[in-house]
Amino acid sequence: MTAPAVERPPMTEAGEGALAVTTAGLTKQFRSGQVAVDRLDLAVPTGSVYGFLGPNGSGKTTTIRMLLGLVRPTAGSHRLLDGRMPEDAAAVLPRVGALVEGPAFYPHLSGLDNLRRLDAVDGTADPATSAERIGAALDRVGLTPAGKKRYRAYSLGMRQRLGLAATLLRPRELLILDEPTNGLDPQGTREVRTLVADLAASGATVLLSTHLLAEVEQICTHVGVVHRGRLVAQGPLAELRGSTAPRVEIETDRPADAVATVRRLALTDVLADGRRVSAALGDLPSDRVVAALVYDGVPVQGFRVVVPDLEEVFVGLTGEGFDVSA
Ligand SMILES: Nc1ncnc2c1ncn2[C@@H]1O[C@H](COP(=O)(O)OP(=O)(O)OP(=O)(O)O)[C@@H](O)[C@H]1O
Repeated sequence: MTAPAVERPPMTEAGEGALAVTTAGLTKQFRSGQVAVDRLDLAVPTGSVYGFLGPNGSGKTTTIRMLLGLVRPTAGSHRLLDGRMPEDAAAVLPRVGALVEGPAFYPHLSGLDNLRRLDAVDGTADPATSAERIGAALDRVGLTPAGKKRYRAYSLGMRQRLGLAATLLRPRELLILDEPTNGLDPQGTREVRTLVADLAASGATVLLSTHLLAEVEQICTHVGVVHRGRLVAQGPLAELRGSTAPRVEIETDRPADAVATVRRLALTDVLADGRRVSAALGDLPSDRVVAALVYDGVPVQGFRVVVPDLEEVFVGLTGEGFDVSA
C-alpha cells in the first residue's frame, strides 16, 4: 500500500494538551428505556490514535453516531476539533472523515466510479480537482490497480479500504472509524491497520472503535475502555501498561507473618486471601523478599513473581474478557 505525501490540513488547535474530541456527560437512553451510553467523558488528544475499546454491545457505535450528529444525545455535550456539536457541525464535519457501517456503494459500479459519484454529490467539493483527489484517495488505500473493478467483485478488505478512500476525498484532521477491521480476513485487517497507522503518521487524529485488545496494542497510542455504556479507564496506552507492574505471590501457612514481612519491606497493595499473600513488588528485587521471609522465619510453600498483562488489567476493570485474537 502506498502512502504518498498528502497535504496536511491546517491544525486549528495545536500544541500540548489540545483535544480533537471531548465529550462531557454524553448519554443516550433509547425509547426502550435502555441506557446505551452513560455519562461518557471522552478526551481524545490531537494527534493520537485513540482506541475506543469495549465488548460487543457496550455502546461504541451509539457513541460514535452521537459524535457525528447521527443520533441525538439524551444528555451531555461534545466537541469535535474546535467546534461545539451540533451548533458548529457545518464548519466542523467537512474536516472529519467517518466510517460508520460503510457508505452505500453501488455494486455494479467500479470503485473509481463510486468515488466519482460520491464526490459529485458533495456540494462542497471542487469539481475541478475531482479527478486528482479521487486518484490520490485510491492510491492512498492501495486500490489504484483495482479502481476499475466493479465494487461487487471487491473482497471485504477492499470494500473497507474503498470506504476509507471515500473519507479521504479531501484532507481530514480527524477520522472516526467504527470497527474498521470488523469482518476482515487477516490480510484485510493488516491492510486497514497499516493504512490507519499511515494516516496517523501524516498528522490526522484517529478515533477508532474496536472489541479487539490486540488491535489497540498494535496501533493505538491512547485507549478508552467502555463497559455497559460507562467509561471505566482512559489514558495513554503506556500509562495503562504501567499498571501491569509485577507482584509477588507467597503461599504460606502463616499469612499474617508474611503480611508483616512484606509491609516491613514497604511493599504496597498488600492482599491476603487464605494462605496466599500478594503485594506489588515495585523496584525491589524479588530475592530480597525471599531473604526477608527466611530471615523472619516465615515458612514458604510457594513463591512466584506475576506480571499481569494488559488483558488482565482490562478484565479487572470490566469483569469481562476481551476477544484477544489479532
Ligand atoms: N436504536 C436502538 N434502540 C434501542 N436499543 C439500541 C439501539 N441501538 C443500539 N441499542 C442497544 O444499545 C446497546 C449498545 O449498542 P451499540 O451498538 O452502541 O454497542 P457496540 O459497543 O457498538 O456493540 P457492537 O460492536 O455489537 O455494535 C446495545 O445493548 C444495543 O442493543
